[in-house]
Amino acid sequence: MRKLAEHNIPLREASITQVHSVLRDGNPLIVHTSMFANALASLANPKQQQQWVPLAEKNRIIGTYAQTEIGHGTFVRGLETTAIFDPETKEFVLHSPTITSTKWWPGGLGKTANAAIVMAQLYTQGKCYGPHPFFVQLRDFDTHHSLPGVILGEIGPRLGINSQDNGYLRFDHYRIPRTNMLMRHSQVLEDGSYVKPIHNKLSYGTMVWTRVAIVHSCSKKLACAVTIATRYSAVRHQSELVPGKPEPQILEYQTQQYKLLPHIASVFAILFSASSVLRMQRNVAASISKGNVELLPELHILSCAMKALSSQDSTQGIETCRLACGGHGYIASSGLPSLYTSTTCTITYEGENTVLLLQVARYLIKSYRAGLEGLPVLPSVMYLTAPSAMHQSPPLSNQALIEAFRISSANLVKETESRLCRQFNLEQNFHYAWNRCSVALVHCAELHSRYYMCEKFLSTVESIRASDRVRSVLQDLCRLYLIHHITLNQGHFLRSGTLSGVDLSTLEEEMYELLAKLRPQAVPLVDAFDFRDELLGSTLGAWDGRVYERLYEEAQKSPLNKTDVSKAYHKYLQPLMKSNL
Ligand SMILES: CC/C=C\C/C=C\C/C=C\C/C=C\CCC(=O)SCCNC(=O)CCNC(=O)[C@H](O)C(C)(C)COP(=O)(O)OP(=O)(O)OC[C@H]1O[C@@H](n2cnc3c(N)ncnc32)[C@H](O)[C@@H]1OP(=O)(O)O
Ligand SMILES: Cc1cc2nc3c(=O)[nH]c(=O)nc-3n(C[C@H](O)[C@H](O)[C@H](O)COP(=O)(O)OP(=O)(O)OC[C@H]3O[C@@H](n4cnc5c(N)ncnc54)[C@H](O)[C@@H]3O)c2cc1C
Repeated sequence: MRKLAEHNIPLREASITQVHSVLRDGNPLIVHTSMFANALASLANPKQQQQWVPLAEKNRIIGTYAQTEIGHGTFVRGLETTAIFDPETKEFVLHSPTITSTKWWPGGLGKTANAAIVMAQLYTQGKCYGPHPFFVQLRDFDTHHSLPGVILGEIGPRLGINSQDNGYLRFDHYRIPRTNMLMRHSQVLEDGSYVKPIHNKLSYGTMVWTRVAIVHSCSKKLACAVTIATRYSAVRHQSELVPGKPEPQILEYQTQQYKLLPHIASVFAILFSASSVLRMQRNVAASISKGNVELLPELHILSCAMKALSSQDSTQGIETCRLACGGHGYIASSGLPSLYTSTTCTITYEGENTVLLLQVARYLIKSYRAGLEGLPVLPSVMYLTAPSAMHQSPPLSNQALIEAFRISSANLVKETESRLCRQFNLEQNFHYAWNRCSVALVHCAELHSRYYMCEKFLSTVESIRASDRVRSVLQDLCRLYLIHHITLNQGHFLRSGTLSGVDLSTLEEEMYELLAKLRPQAVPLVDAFDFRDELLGSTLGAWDGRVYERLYEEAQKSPLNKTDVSKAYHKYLQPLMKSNL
């Protein structure tokens, strides 16, 4: 927090710095600096901001974002916590009517936070208006005791991020002033009348913002993992590549290059996509403040798509890096286990990936249908019904590969839409038909998202300002990324007729060439990510390559090494050894 203050970084931008990576097993303040700060910035009106933001900036108020309940995380409309307006006292009464309405999971809620943005079903004048955000004080600002009517606790150990106190929260008819409803977009007036927002999903804005932040942080996490695994692969010598010759660096093995280089490329693909979505988010935020919500659906869909793809890619990439380090990748001091556990949760939180991909698919199908009818569609999906441009680029050029992605994605959407129509004719119910097609729909969303990421990678590399040598390395990496994802999705390209079996073999050959060509660049590329050793926190990945010394030194810190004979020997082992069992 001192560093943020020193560098004048506003609270809500902390999550896109590396500040949170300093704590390896999660951070009790992350939701405060990200979601809570952003909710105040985007959902509170200016008067409310004046009241709470300075206190949050000074960490007098430490907040969390309390939306998920035991019974509902994905289906936000299904939340059960109620906020009923009492016109007599001009207060909202917050209540948790059932066990399933217990707020469950919010980061920092258990012990750290003294306030929260609580999402609750808003009732006024006898009518429910759906989930709305409220600023709620949970603990006394001086003693930190939970306030009467507020029941708080921590939910227990998790797969990872155990330095973060994920919590639970119940309300027992807990009263807050009317003015604690975050009123930037919708309001409840003193007489209880409801003023609706210009778009009914504006109250979901904090989730959209966080999804964008997650994309950025996924590229950082993956960058840490590839740095560790690549440096280690340059230090580690194992086996014989040529019988009788010295053991080579394991990075010489083609299989090792195949494990690492596509994920190094992926760091750039995710980072460039994150920058593009971030730019869009800033534009949309500026438009919203002028009352224009036209681009909000596009931002929602793009943030869902990129959050889903980047969390999946970075998690898989980190696991591959761990495996690429053999046994030493399994030791905590390698840094890889905690990178994995603190990244795999991004697949689930802020919208479970399948659910987000189905949001993307819904948009693709709607846009495809609108395009067929000649209705206007937003820029990112115009290609679904635009004429093919395959013939315009030299065969197997980067542009041709992007076109192949585009046409294959459009083709898959077209096929799936036909399947949806057939299923609808059988079921006579759109929702059942949708469910029966949902695996295919997720594939549509994945291919569309991959197309977007590939396109962003290529267009950024083509326009980047860099020396010829640096540009050339980035071009090779980008080419590797495109080919790698084409080989992983060959079926789609064959089905759409955009690439033949011969094309795929040619591309595969080129991929193997690229692995060899990029091998000498592997270490410089990860060095260029420029992580300090303290931040990487890895015995395998430190800059000086003293892997074995560091492993040995770290082992000395094990509590079991404080004494030669452990207490357990006297208590359990010795009796067992003498028992003749
Ligand atoms: C490595 C990590 C380190 C650091 C990361 C950095 C920062 C992160 C810091 C902290 C994060 C820590 C923890 C995470 C915290 C959380 O998890 S908070 C809880 C998050 N919860 C969710 O994400 C819930 C997911 N569910 C939803 O968002 C919604 O329920 C839904 C979108 C799935 C569905 O909503 P519904 O209201 O039911 O809508 P619908 O009927 O499906 O759709 C109706 C139309 O509305 C459009 N729409 C939906 N959402 C939005 C939106 N946000 N904006 C704009 N439009 C939206 C939808 O597209 C539909 O449009 P149509 O035109 O088709 O009608
Ligand atoms: C580490 C961590 C931190 C978190 N921090 C916070 C926080 O700070 N604040 C907060 O409010 N919440 C937080 N959460 C909660 C998180 O946002 C939810 O867990 C997440 O949104 C998923 O919802 P769920 O748990 O209800 O999963 P579920 O929706 O129950 O998912 C279970 C399965 O059902 C499937 N499924 C559900 N709906 C559909 C559908 N419509 N179509 C197809 N399949 C479906 C999913 O794909 C999944 O396979 C956190 C969670 C974790 C793990």
